[in-house]
Amino acid sequence: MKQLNVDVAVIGTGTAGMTAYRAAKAQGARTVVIEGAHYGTTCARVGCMPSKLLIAAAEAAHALDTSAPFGVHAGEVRIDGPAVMARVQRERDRFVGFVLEAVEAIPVHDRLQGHARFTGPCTLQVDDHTEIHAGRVVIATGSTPLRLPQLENVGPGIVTSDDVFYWDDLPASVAVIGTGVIGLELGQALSRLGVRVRFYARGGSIANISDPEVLRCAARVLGEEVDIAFQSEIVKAVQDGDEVVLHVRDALGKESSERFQYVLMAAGRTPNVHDLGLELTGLERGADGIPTFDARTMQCGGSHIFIAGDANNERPLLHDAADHGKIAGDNAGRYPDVRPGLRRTPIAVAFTEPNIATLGKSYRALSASGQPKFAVGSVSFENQGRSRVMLQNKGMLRVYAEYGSRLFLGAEMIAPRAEHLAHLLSWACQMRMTVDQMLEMPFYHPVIEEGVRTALRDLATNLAQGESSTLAADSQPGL
Ligand SMILES: Cc1cc2nc3c(=O)[nH]c(=O)nc-3n(C[C@H](O)[C@H](O)[C@H](O)COP(=O)(O)OP(=O)(O)OC[C@H]3O[C@@H](n4cnc5c(N)ncnc54)[C@H](O)[C@@H]3O)c2cc1C
Ligand SMILES: NC(=O)c1ccc[n+]([C@@H]2O[C@H](COP(=O)([O-])OP(=O)(O)OC[C@H]3O[C@@H](n4cnc5c(N)ncnc54)[C@H](O)[C@@H]3O)[C@@H](O)[C@H]2O)c1
Repeated sequence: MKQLNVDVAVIGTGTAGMTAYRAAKAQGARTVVIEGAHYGTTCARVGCMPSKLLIAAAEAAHALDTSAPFGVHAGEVRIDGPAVMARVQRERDRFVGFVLEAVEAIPVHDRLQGHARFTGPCTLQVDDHTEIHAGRVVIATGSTPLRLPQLENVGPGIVTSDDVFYWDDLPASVAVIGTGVIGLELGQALSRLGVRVRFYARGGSIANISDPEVLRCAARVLGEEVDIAFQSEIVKAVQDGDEVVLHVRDALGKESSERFQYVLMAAGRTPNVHDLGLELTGLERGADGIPTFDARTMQCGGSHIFIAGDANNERPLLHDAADHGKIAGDNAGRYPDVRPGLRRTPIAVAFTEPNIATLGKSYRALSASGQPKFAVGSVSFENQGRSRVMLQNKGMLRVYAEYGSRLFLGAEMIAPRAEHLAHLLSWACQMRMTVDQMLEMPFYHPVIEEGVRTALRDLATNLAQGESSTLAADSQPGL
């Protein structure tokens, strides 16, 4: 077996791993990256980019479908499934191509292919060809779609988001298991592209909304467009020719079955930490198998091992994977001089329509026992001027602030173009602005941001009324 001695070994060439590699190299450390599967990153190959490409096609179809109230009639809409998927794949391959160019730029002797496993705290084995002695290790192994045991070994009709972007044509029907971000983004897009879609949700959650008012609004708004069976338990599935018969139990215990071309498992993702030999590292691990780590330094305990990106499940999002990777790579490179890196205000956007977004402190975190009471302001977009002009007047925004300091703390929303509102608000949050300072900022007319101003004015009024006026309902954590 080939032997290799390096300062830093990075496991995984996703966004976190590539960033960690560059950061460790910049510190002057002899660094290698190890990839067990394809180069190209989850984001570009089967994540952020292809999903947004599918959503873009769906938005085009939806614009035609909903143009009549403006007096604009598009005629008969025809969706060419193979053409939709061909564009998704063509553009996806372009994005993957840029990542592959970045991989090619890494010197060959710094790149290893094969599955890496710890054989001791400072040793890794890559397949059965190389043993690496590494002074420091960055685990950047990403995550994998969760597979429900009831849907194992059923047949080709059971798919995950890893499969969808390789379809040659749009299917006739899809059952989506889960109303998290992946399920909602893909399910709504497929539905807008003419696919018969039914969502099955285990409970009542929607994306990562924790505010009960926003959640209620989201369930209503999305439920007007797509078919969601909340409180459903997946019993089993049977492949029958080209279709899957899905058996589901509802909240009353009644079992029913329905046929679909595909069943899309979108029930969450599992960090790839279970086949790494972590038991040989001596690291303390949580119930989920993830090593205990410091989210400011990415260091696992006081050790020479760092963990970044989806693998640590802290915030499994692209920009956080890049931030994690930078911090982990910097620290692995300069170890033992470990320093806290830049962490930004949390922000998450689900590209459903309306968009769903959360930022800063969540309603659930603010409502946790022992936390001080907080003030809430809200706005409905139903009568918001610009949203109504565009016939996108659906959704609501709730904003949170601290009594006394009047600091803006966070927000949750389902709102038209919430991707932009969430950025505006997360910048204010990171700048530690008070609600009054935010209201001193310019608001153009007529824009959706005027809705943000309405919510902030409501928040200012509620702050002025003081803690005693906090409603009991506002102190309940979300579902
Ligand atoms: C459908 C979908 C849509 C998404 N949309 C968005 C979005 O719009 N915005 C957003 O912010 N985020 C989005 N995400 C999340 C985002 O893609 C991830 O958070 C991000 O890509 C994680 O990067 P990573 O580097 O941690 O992991 P990855 O890019 O998955 O990289 C991990 C790498 O490690 C390799 N590996 C694993 N184990 C080993 C081993 N033992 N040895 C060697 N190599 C190994 C894997 O093969 C892989 O190449 C989406 C995800 C999905 C699935
Ligand atoms: N726009 C974005 O930023 C974006 C898009 C896609 C994915 N992502 C990232 O990927 C992560 C994973 O997304 P996801 O949608 O797979 O996970 P998720 O955690 O967001 O949602 C999982 C859903 O599956 C449901 N579920 C779990 N177990 C179930 C079961 N046994 N039966 C039925 N339903 C079940 C949950 O109740 C939830 O609705 C997200 O947390 C996010 O970080 C981000």
